[in-house]
Amino acid sequence: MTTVLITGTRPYGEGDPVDVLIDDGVITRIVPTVAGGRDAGGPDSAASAADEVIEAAGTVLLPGFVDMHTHLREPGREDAETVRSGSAAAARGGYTAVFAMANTEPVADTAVVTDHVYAQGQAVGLVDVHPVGAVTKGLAGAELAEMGVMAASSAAVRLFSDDGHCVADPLIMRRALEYARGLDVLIAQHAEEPRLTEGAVAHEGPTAARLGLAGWPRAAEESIVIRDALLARDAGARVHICHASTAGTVELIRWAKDQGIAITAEVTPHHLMLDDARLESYDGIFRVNPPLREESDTRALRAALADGVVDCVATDHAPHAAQDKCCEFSQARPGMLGLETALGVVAQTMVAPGLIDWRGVADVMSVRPAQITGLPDHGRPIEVGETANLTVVDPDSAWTVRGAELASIADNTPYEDLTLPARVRATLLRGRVTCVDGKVRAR
Ligand SMILES: NC(=O)N[C@@H](CC(=O)O)C(=O)O
Ligand SMILES: [Zn+2]
Ligand SMILES: [Zn+2]
Repeated sequence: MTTVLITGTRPYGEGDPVDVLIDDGVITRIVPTVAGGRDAGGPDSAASAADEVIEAAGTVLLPGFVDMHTHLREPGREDAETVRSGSAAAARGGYTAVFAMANTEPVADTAVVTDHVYAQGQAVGLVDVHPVGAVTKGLAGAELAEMGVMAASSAAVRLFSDDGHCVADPLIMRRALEYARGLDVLIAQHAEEPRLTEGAVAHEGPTAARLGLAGWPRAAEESIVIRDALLARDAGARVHICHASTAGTVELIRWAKDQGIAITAEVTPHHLMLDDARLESYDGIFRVNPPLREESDTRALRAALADGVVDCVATDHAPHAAQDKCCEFSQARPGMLGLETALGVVAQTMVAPGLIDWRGVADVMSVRPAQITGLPDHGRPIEVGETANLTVVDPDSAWTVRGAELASIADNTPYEDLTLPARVRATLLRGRVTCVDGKVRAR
């Protein structure tokens, strides 16, 4: 049994500073911070009982972040990331739960693989690693994977996705949605009509035309978004759209929600901040699927996240080894790191311009993703009696991103040398401090 005391923090950045006492993984006391320091609290002071004190004046206390979309690369590409290194990145980024995508080698299309990833995550103990199961065998899009077996396994898989690939065949997608409804699990779609993206490496628009890069039209995404909304409607199923990247996708999701269709969507930090002007350098670091779009799309995505049409932020953390990124643009593997920079990017793109406040950050990075994925102990209110899955954020601590200093094995961050306005001070998983001031505490 350990007790941790966080002093001088403001839950959601609201009200007067409080001291939060955590005992055996549960929030047991929230009391106003006494001016002049905790010693002024007298013999009854919570500090006198705490095993560890995190001095957190000036910070914002949020529920631990939940990432619906992470690539941990284990098994198969441990030269880019492992469950251990990715868990460290997650803890440093303020995450208490991540969903590890199924496009590993071998693919997570059986309970053997999903249970392995789950057990590794538990053994590391820095963040709850929930394996995502594949929708189709080998991500090949032809035959459904044994979703029911994975759902009933010890990892209790509740999110299924062929991410990296689209479930392109409408009949397979329809069956998958019907099956998912019966199992009460969620399908997350990587919306990309493959016939429209053959050879595509960049957003189809003036920049790609000028640079001579093969274009990926917005319609490749949007046509699948609306198709899957209609399939979900008819199946009475839920569907989740991965990495929404266009203004048109926002309008289609808005329409579908207005119809009462059970559709949800995520946006990545990089699609909120970056546009295809970055491609001028031909630096493979900026290659990602779906591609960086235009400034008008980033603006629409920010507005949609603020008004709730897009439900949440998901990192699509996609580590790649140096040799897979430092090469000709069209040969570079798509994907970027995201776990450690997500909070800073959201602070810059959403909080700084006043689109959302810190409660809004809690909603889009914790509460909504926990609801969508059905995690009972995450994204909970900061109240006495609740499980202490918490992130302490320093809202005024600018830092400069250096890929080499991140916990991931790979260093493919698109934010190299960029200064972000906010950072994570500490992360607590069920009351255990998993990271403080960037130092990860392995069990
Ligand atoms: N986003 C990417 O560009 N890449 C992802 C796959 C994916 O999310 O589609 C990856 O696994 O590297
Ligand atoms: Zn994807
Ligand atoms: Zn992905």
